[in-house]
Amino acid sequence: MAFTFSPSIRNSISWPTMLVPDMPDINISLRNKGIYKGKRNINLRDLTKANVASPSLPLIAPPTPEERPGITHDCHHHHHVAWTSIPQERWEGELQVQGQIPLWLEGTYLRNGPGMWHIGDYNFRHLFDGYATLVRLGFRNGRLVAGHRQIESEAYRAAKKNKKICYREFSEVPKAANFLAYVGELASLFSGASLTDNANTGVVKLGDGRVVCLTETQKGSIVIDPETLETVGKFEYSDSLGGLIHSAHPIVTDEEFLTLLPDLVRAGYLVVRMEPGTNERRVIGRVNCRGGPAPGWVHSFPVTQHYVVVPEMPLRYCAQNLLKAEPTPLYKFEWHPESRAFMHVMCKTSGKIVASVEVPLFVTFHFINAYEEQDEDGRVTAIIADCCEHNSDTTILDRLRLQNLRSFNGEDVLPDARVGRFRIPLDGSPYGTLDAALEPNEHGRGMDMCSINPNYLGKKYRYAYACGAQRPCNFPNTLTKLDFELKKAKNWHEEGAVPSEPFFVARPGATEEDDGVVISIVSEKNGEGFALVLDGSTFEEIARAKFPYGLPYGLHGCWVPKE
Ligand SMILES: CC(=O)/C=C/C=C(C)/C=C/C1=C(C)CCCC1(C)C
Ligand SMILES: CC(/C=C/C=O)=C\C=C\C=O
Ligand SMILES: [Fe+2]
Repeated sequence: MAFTFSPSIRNSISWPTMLVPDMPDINISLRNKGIYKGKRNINLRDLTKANVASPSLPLIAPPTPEERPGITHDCHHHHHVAWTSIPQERWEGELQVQGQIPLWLEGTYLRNGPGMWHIGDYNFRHLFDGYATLVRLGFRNGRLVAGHRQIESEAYRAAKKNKKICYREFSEVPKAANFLAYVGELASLFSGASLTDNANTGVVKLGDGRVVCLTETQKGSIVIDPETLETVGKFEYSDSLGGLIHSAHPIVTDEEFLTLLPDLVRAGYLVVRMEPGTNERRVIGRVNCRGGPAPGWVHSFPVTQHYVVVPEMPLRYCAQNLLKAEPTPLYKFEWHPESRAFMHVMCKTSGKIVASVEVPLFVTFHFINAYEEQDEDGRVTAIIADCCEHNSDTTILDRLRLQNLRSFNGEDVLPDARVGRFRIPLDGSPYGTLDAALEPNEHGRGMDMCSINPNYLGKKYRYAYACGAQRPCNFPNTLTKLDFELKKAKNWHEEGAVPSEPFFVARPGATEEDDGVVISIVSEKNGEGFALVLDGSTFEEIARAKFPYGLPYGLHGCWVPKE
């Protein structure tokens, strides 16, 4: 029989949904006890040994009543647990599984995201400002050991030590004590020293097995141990390409790591590649921007089998905004419709640009996938690239301010989004097209946080998984399976729940694209939270497992298969 929580812990699961006044620094560190260090294969027996007590206890105590989501500073509000800081630095324990986890699902799902949005009594402004919280779901023999841990970035450690923000986050800047200090700030901004290394966005497993957490700043690349979630250290790029920022979503396979380095001085992008086992990025080629004085924001980009697609979005980085101490409406960016929008296609091997077309204006964080369209003779005629597209409206950035997320009053305020499908012709014509890949009402006109079967990366594909909307809502609140062939979506929804990115894991040996499971972590309206496993094909629930505490929202995940 699988582990169960002791009665007191189980009873404590129905905590009220309230906010944390201040996160106590409870760091129950096993680091020096050598229990997990260096261990790759976690074994349930070892875990219980580590716990010393009985196997029916979690490995690290769940939050005590004081540590649980409690009263916030604006104490009349009970915020959704999705937007409430994680109540303690770390936890680990076995979860009781309802339903059946397939026995083939052996490995670790990791999810990264900004889970801590305050320091002392100062509350952060934006979802993307939070200090990184890693969550882990370890699947073995149908059982599930879960945990979370804060990433020990320099920015997080400095904030804890000094009880204030010390580095520039997405929207937050350290307060300069006086003008001279601000001048110092400016200097450190140019050198990049004041930028955050808070790796709160994604997590990837490199071909050589190293697991790296990432954000938009290059210095925010941090190696972690997927078993213990311990911060191993900085991922240092050994090349001399320089630059301060990169795409938050590199394309990572067992063979390579591809990313884009925006060039803010000479508006453009370097397309770079890194081999497994190295820390050295090599330039494949360069794209010069066609519009605007600065490159468009490249949170992500797509690839096909032979090409890298470089999007040039009219939401562009803005050097002035980077220097400003006070937030601007679009943070570090600016919307330049007059600068127009472009898609560039670069050959992965030669670095040659094979197409550069103007496309309709667009706003996206996340590309879903791309592939090469072929005619009957097998000639590549166009590139098809799909993304979660916010109807070329930047309002979504503001909607992700914590105050907005926390103040849902039943009003339908989530801006419409769709699956935007670009067609980029390769016959030299100057324009590409952008249309909805399916009727957006299929998924409630909400669309973000996507995943695909990784075996279909860069290839013609039929299915994607993402978050859609069941309205009224202020944030995507459904898990949705998109079928691009039938142009249909199937939606999973529970009232008041906020599910994170549905992450697809293929069944080893599968031949069907949707043969696998979809993993998500759900934050519930009542302050609780659970891990959810859906069947990739039927999109029906096959298992869920409650956490002993509610979880904050998280962004992106990855799968580390059992060795
Ligand atoms: C979490 C997420 O999706 C995005 C996070 C973005 C961050 C942390 C952006 C940081 C930046 C700076 C601190 C200054 C330079 C520009 C920019 C990359 C936006
Ligand atoms: C959570 C999100 C957008 C939701 C809107 O519908 C975007 C996250 C971006 C960073 O990873
Ligand atoms: Fe992202």
